[in-house]
Amino acid sequence: MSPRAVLIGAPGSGKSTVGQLLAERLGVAFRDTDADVERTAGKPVSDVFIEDGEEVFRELEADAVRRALAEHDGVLSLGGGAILAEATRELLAGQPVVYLEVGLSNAVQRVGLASARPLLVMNPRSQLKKLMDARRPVYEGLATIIVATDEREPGQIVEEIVEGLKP
Ligand SMILES: Nc1ncnc2c1ncn2[C@@H]1O[C@H](COP(=O)(O)OP(=O)(O)O)[C@@H](O)[C@H]1O
Ligand SMILES: O=C(O)C1=C[C@@H](OP(=O)(O)O)[C@@H](O)[C@H](O)C1
Ligand SMILES: [Mg+2]
Repeated sequence: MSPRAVLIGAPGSGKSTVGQLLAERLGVAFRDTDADVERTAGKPVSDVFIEDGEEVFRELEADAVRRALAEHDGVLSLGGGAILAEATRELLAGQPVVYLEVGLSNAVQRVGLASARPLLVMNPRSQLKKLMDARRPVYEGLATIIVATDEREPGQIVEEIVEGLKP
């Protein structure tokens, strides 16, 4: 069993929002690894970062991705930093990986004050820029489909993904 699509991209690229809509459009189940981590940890992602640290979060996340890739046959949205784990990058090879591209200004607008995103609490704009610059080549290298999201509605993005997934 493997997912119909795995969504990757920076925070604010719309993975969770577009993933949910894409699943509805395809008539399949939706799963988000952040929600899986929260269920396992019994607390919000931000509390895992604060109380246990990023390293513990990344371990829980890598585990959540591994399980979801093995069990889930719908749409799977990853957290923006999931691709930092080498094991995850290896597991993504051969999967239909959709990279949602977003520019800095759109991402900053979308994440807002970002209280739910612990990595962006201090100075969200410069943190996001650093993180996006470092990860962009990784996202690009893993993607089988790349979809631009700036100034576009989630519905339009979903239609482009559906087209891109056609064999
Ligand atoms: N294409 C888009 N246009 C405008 N707002 C969007 C778009 N995609 C997502 N959003 C909004 O941006 C915020 C972050 O989206 P989310 O799906 O949580 O991103 P991610 O999971 O990639 O961090 C949400 O408030 C969502 O409604
Ligand atoms: O980019 C990151 O490192 C993170 C992104 C978040 O998910 P979204 O990309 O869905 O916001 C969440 O997993 C956590 O706050 C860390
Ligand atoms: Mg998300």
